Amino acid sequence: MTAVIELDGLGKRLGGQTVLDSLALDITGGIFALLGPNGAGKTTLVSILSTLMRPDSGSARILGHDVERDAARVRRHIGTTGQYAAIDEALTGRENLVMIARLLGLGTLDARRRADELLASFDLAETANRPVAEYSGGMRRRVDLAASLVLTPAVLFLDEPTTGLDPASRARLWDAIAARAAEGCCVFMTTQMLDEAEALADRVAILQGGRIVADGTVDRLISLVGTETAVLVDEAGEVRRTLGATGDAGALARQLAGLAEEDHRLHLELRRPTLDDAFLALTGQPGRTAARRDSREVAA
Ligand SMILES: Nc1ncnc2c1ncn2[C@@H]1O[C@H](COP(=O)(O)OP(=O)(O)OP(=O)(O)O)[C@@H](O)[C@H]1O
Repeated sequence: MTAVIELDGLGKRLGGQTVLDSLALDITGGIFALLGPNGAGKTTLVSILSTLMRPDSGSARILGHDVERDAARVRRHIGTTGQYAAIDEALTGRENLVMIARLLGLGTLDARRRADELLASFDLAETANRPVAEYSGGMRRRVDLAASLVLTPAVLFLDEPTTGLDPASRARLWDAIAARAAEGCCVFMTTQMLDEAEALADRVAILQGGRIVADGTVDRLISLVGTETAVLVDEAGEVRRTLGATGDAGALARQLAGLAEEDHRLHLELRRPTLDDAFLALTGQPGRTAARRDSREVAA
């Protein structure tokens, strides 16, 4: 399959330090999430891929077009937030989106229809007729995100798209991103939120110290740090016995058969390592999540 995004030995130094160290990557489609701690180089990579910054070494291609030599062609295929720095504060949210849609070639009626759809999906319908100058920071951010989705580009770059959004707006944006991907748009997003990567991404890579330290599906990354463990927990969810890895059914059966009578009231839980565990193991730093995932539970 032809790569939509291809990195080959891509390097970048900033402020005397190596920020991106000879990165190689092929992305063929779907939603790709780049995870990494603060300062890992995520924004730098997105800036290079969206032609806002030049690499120092190596190359990057979008749909076969080199981001340095064919920057104009690359720009025709990509969407990115912040690209409409021209959002006019004096115009209303609706007027801005209609204007951008018209600039992108939509007819008047289609532009209005698209603006209204986006205003509704970003919960801006009620404030659509107020000037952007009166919007809060979160509302401006949502207008900017809506602007990046006026057309569905072949490749959409989203740099920490949900930072600063409330949970409802965040959920709406997740839906909007998934909808674009379902239409065939390749989404390259950065995030520090592990649950965001887990909810959305077909593939996740962890960037640290300028290098990709892990790359694959969420399940693959989790499998790098171990398998499910069976534990017995009490009513309060406290682990009272650790039975061992679920891969050894015989050993588990023997342990269950040997349980003391009073332990029969405990619950058997299968504890799967989470993406948090994988992130911690791979980067040495705890990841951030907005919500924690549940382990599967059955009664003992
Ligand atoms: N213009 C610049 N001059 C010097 N150093 C820079 C510049 N821009 C970024 N850096 C440094 O490069 C490194 C990577 O920054 P970058 O913004 O790409 O990281 P990030 O992974 O996006 O971080 P965050 O999650 O905090 O946004 C950081 O150490 C940062 O201080």
